[in-house]
Amino acid sequence: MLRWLTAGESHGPSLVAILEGLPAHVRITTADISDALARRRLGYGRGARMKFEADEVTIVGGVRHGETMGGPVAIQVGNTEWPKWEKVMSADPVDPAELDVLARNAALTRPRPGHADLAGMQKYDFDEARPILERASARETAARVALGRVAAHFLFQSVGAEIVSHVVELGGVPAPGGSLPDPADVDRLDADPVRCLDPEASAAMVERIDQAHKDGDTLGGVVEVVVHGLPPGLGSHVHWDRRLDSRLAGALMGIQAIKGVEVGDGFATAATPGSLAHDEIVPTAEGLRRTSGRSGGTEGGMTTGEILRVRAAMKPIATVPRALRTVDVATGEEALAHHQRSDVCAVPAAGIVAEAMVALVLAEAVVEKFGGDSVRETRRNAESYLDTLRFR
Ligand SMILES: Cc1cc2nc3c(=O)[nH]c(=O)nc-3n(C[C@H](O)[C@H](O)[C@H](O)COP(=O)(O)O)c2cc1C
Ligand SMILES: C=C(O[C@@H]1CC(C(=O)O)=C[C@@H](OP(=O)(O)O)[C@H]1O)C(=O)O
Repeated sequence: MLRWLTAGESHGPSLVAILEGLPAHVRITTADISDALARRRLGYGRGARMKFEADEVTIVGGVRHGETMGGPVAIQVGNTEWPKWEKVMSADPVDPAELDVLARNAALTRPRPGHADLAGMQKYDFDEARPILERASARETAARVALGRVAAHFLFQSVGAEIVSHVVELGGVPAPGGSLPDPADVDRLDADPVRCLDPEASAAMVERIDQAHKDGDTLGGVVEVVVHGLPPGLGSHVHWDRRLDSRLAGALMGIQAIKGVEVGDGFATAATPGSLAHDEIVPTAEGLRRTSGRSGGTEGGMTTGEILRVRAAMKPIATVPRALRTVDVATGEEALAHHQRSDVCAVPAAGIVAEAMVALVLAEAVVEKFGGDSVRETRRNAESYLDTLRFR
């Protein structure tokens, strides 16, 4: 069983993350994790915070000399902004006189439509949004991306699977369909301002972000995660909560602002006759293969051994500069939602977070299917399974 948890607030001293259940000998270093976090900061349209804040990674447990030891892997991601927030976010009580003079401690009583503010204040009995937005914030995704990199290393080192994501739509601008990225495209994608494969679509997306910025507006979009090299048979058809597609959908929907998930051609297949909706099976020199990838690489809640392909739709950022109508809960009067700063668009970053979530789900499925207390054992078990497959 693979278990993982994150803790920490957006403006707290650090985020912490723990991953338990990985075999020993997964090769991973602080630099690998820092690299994953740097990729999450990329993307045209993100706010000022991405520029002046840095992610300070410390592996505090589970890894020795660049390899996991089999125990929980614990990672700390320090917020370099912490000194500015030390009083506002202090874990211990602070003299109210010291807080009253701090502008950044002003009570946030005008909840933002589209964010967690109002429902969170109601549920957790707070008069203002600070204690809610601190944990609802997608700052937390830095911790998931840190764990996702460890999971991705395990996937590659055990079964040879590799994950890549790209932006397929942004602010209503689609990328042309038909081409899927492979691992060799990662550097090119990371160098693109919106992580889109098509240069023309990328330029149009950047223009769309500039326009939204001018208009005081925000944007959403769609990311696609593609996984190469998975064996068939991860997940299971036997129970709903063991289905891999259900687990992937839950994990992707668990990312802040993701409002829709599609596996393969998902929604389009609903309007397609069966004769054109499925992936026919043919014998080839490499074994049984599919003539197309419409299913997105799962059937019956299991991987088919073909390319896995899932999409996640992100709604526009909730902190709209041309602020939306709300109510000041301190007075009951109509008001405009609070707005200090925010991203215009974080779709490229959401793709990196989606890669991490997919990596964690797949790592769990690999541990489940092949077990092993060392990567070598997991790999041996996977190879032996592949060798003995009756229908390849
Ligand atoms: C990478 C990333 C960055 C985000 N940046 C912002 C932001 O700057 N401002 C904002 O209001 N929402 C931002 N969001 C979205 C909010 O975190 C999200 O809307 C909020 O937590 C409410 O959750 P829900 O949208 O799932 O209902 C971001 C989301 C992601 C994935
Ligand atoms: C800090 C990150 O993203 C933040 C996610 C976020 C939100 O509401 O989700 C709001 C913004 O924070 P702030 O309101 O402090 O500017 C983003 O910068 C990050 O991704 O590391």
